[in-house]
Amino acid sequence: MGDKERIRIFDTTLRDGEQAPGYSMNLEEKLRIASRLQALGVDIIEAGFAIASPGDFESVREIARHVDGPVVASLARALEKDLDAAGEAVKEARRPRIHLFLATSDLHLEYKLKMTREHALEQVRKMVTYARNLCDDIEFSAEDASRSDLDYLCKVVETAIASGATTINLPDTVGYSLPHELERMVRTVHTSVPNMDKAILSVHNHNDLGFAVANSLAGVMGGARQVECTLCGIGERAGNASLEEFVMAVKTRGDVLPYDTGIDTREITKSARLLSSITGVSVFPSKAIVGTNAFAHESGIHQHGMMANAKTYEIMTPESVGLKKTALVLGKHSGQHAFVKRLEELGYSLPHERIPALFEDFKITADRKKTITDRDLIALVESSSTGAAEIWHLVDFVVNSGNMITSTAVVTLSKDGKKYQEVASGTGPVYASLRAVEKIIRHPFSLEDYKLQAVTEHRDALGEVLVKISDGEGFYRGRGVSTDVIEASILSCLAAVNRMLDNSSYAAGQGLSARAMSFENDMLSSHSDKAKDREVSHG
Ligand SMILES: CC(=O)SCCNC(=O)CCNC(=O)[C@H](O)C(C)(C)COP(=O)(O)OP(=O)(O)OC[C@H]1O[C@@H](n2cnc3c(N)ncnc32)[C@H](O)[C@@H]1OP(=O)(O)O
Ligand SMILES: CC(C)C(=O)C(=O)O
Ligand SMILES: [Mg+2]
Repeated sequence: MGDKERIRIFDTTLRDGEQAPGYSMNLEEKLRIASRLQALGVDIIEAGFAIASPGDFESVREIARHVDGPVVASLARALEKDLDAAGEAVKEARRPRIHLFLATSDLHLEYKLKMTREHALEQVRKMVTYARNLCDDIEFSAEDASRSDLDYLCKVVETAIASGATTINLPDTVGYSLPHELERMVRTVHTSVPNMDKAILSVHNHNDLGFAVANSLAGVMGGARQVECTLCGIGERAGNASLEEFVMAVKTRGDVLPYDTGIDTREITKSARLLSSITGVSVFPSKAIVGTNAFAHESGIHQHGMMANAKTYEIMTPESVGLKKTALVLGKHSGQHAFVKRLEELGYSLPHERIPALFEDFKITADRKKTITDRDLIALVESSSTGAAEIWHLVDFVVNSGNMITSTAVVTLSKDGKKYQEVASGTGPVYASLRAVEKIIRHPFSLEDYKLQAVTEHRDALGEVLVKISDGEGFYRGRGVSTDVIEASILSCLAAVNRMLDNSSYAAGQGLSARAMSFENDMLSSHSDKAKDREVSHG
């Protein structure tokens, strides 16, 4: 860190950030954010715009009283009443700052301020002098600097410094600059304003074209040593430069950016989460550094690479931003390496030969569900581990059901590579499906118990069906899991049926035709009281 130049971080989450619709915060919330910013290690907290409202004045004053470490600033127009309010609000801060601004572009001067260039220059001289009599630390911002005449801008900066400004900020107020243009503006001011050595140069970039962070880096290369930014990049319109992106860019690319920001980057995630919980605005999942996907990998190829060496797909460690670990999220793009690893983490070391079938089930489930949770995985493993021989397999099924018709099910099962299909009807789709199963296997059984429950949350939850069947000799349990409850029902029934057939050695040589013969008896409703319970425990 020794030979690295220090970049001051000026956080304006509580001022420019709050100017974005939907981000208003009350006093207590602002105090919580301010103390987070202090923990993060920012150099300056812009706490608000004191003249804007009594609430804003109060917030700036309370933050000034509470914050210990960072400078506390209030924004002010180049007007005495604004400067008085700002000076009053920050006066109890251990390190107070007044931040005044006046636009310098002809567009703003002519249409908004209705001032000539000369008039504005005089106003800068007067108001900076006035402010300096209220506070020793004065920042002057030339609003819309990036669209201002460069010679005029230099004159304004020189005047502001001569009048007592200690920081000069050159905002790209409407996010119009390209990085090379912004660097040129900053470099020109830095090298051609004669008294520039008496002030720190700062940049404040908006994100209208998505360049806010790139422009901030460009500003630093041009000579800026203060960067204005906000948590998660919130702010007017498309927002400001995001603090976490700028800071992590400097840290991660230290090989070519010889700077240090003084930010404790391990506090970043906590800070972004606090902002989100206070404002109720969630962070976009793909948001750099703090989005939920920023350190998550779903694709098999990436997961495999990550398992070999995290540097293959991560340029920063999750720990460096305060996250515990990278998330290897299982989904339809995942591969067997990550799948097996996750199962092992969940305590399953399965025999090698069981993996392909299980992985196939996982992929089918993943096609239906957005994400696969640990509970989904456990359900898949548990439902597949019958312990019994797998005699009958489900190939496909179709049900036709409604409250005005008798439900009908067409079920296709396979056994020893051959397919068998049957049609059955019943009072509901589950009943019809199980009857079709019974017709195919040609081994009567009664349904003794049926339980359906959701294993996981959300609309695409896995449904779990537990059944108990009897063939008059014993009871057999089965478990089936699927996002489709009919499928879960058939699977659970087959698990029980396979146990039943395994137990009765039925599998040996029952010559079924390609299309199974239909059953006449409704064995699903039959029941044997005397049946001996020979349940097979699953799992
Ligand atoms: C680029 C930026 O982010 S600048 C900061 C933007 N933030 C905000 O505006 C949020 C807080 N603002 C407010 O609460 C209000 O706008 C107030 C209290 C500051 C002013 O309210 P009002 O007096 O009702 O004025 P209003 O907002 O309608 O218009 C702005 C006035 O300030 C003047 N003005 C704008 N910038 C400046 C400046 N830097 N210095 C002096 N006067 C300025 C405008 O010319 C206009 O003056 P006018 O009333 O004489 O025509
Ligand atoms: C008040 C100034 C610094 C500002 O927010 C801008 O120009 O974007
Ligand atoms: Mg701004």
